[in-house]
Amino acid sequence: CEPSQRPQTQPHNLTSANLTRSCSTSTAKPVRQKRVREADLAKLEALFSHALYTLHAPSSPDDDTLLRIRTQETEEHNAQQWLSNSKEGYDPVQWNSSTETHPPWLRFHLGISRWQLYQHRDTNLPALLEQLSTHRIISAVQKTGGTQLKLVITFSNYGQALFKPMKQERYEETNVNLYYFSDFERHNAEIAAFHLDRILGFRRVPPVVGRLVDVIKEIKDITTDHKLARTFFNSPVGNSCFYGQCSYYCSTEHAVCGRPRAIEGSLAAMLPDLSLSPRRSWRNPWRRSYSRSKLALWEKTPAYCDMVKKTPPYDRGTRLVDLIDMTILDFLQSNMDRHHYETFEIFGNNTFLLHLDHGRAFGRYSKDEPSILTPLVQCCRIRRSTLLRLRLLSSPQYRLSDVMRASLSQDPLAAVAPLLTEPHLSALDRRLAAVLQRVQRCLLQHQHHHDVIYDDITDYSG
Ligand SMILES: Nc1ncnc2c1ncn2[C@@H]1O[C@H](COP(=O)(O)OP(=O)(O)OP(=O)(O)O)[C@@H](O)[C@H]1O
Ligand SMILES: [Mn+2]
Repeated sequence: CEPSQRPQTQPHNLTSANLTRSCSTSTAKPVRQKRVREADLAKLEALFSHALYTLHAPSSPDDDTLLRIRTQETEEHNAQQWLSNSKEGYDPVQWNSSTETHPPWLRFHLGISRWQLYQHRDTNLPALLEQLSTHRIISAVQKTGGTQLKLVITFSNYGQALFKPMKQERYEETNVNLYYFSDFERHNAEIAAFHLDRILGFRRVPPVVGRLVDVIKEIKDITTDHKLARTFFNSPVGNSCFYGQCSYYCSTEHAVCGRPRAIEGSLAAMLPDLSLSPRRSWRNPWRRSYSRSKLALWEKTPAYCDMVKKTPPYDRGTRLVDLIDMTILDFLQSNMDRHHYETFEIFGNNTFLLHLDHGRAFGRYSKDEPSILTPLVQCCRIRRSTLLRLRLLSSPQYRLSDVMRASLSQDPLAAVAPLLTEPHLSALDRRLAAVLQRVQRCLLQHQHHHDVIYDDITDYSG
């Protein structure tokens, strides 16, 4: 029985797993798929029950959170303010200072701490994802800044999300002649990055979920953004399209279109407003030159890390190993577009790095990009907790591709087609092996293990 050829009509439904299954009978197929899914889900569950995910959470004092609820005296005044500000389309506000009354997006904001955006097995997470993927949308406007089209969506319970529409089919690989800085953004990469970051145990990507959005009812009819409103049109086959205004790919030729009105997109939970929680943006010391001809200093200087290590804030605390964590996340998903990263200002230098903007990840599966690993190669430094989790994920028992497949199958858009095709999932395993090999080389090059491994879990003896 030979695998069938990829049909032209629905290529995104064809993963290699589906190809091998295409010979089975129509009744056997769903049963087998269900079993595969159940086995992968069991692996994911086992992974998240492992001590490496439950033991080492950095202990923070109770008040080491980004935001705090106001004291009793101001509460009354506050409630009045909420009521008087409520607008048409919004649900009446029914929450007070008690956490139980808070909508999921507010619980998410209140749960952000110095070291992570949400907790492992956070019970609010499923509720937040559910809200993002189903709640009534009352407004959609363009987010200014940035290079490509994206919208800020507002829900009737005052929650907000950053929406990136689908621009590329899942099976497509980025054209090799495109520079990374002009690559299209991919909604499924934003979703997959959230799942990968959580599986790696970082919890530094704001929760992201997929959703089918009605271009007319949920964007065109309700937008107050006049510049956006002017860009809607019907395509020759009658699909509803729009293109917005931005510095890259915002033209009729690059419009995003529904089928005929439903468009896939990623919705990322919005972080607290900058007026409440200012963020600091840091230039990545290993940022690319963003020029077609110039090399960056790190590309020409093998001892570049020695310089970085002496420069604040990389000279103390966990900043360097946090940057290495981000490097590993980026290498696994082949994201070259990490020019800056952000932190919450209130936490100073002693805090986690926000992992934002993964629209250009998962562009190619047939090729790895070794240069993304340069910080690890040049610094030979890694958190012990990260290394141990990577080793776990390289074992067949918890194989990264299997737990990613399971995790992504929980996204609503998995019902349309798998969020990552099988070649992308295999690439994750291949790249993970490359990271571990690189760490082994570092260990051989250094006399003491502690020169390479930063032990952030001294009480863990596994
Ligand atoms: N979940 C979020 N909540 C709030 N703000 C966000 C969130 N995600 C991203 N942002 C902010 O929005 C800005 C633009 O988002 P993003 O980087 O994803 O888009 P972009 O078009 O790729 O931008 P750029 O071209 O500047 O890289 C980011 O610099 C970040 O500060
Ligand atoms: Mn970007």
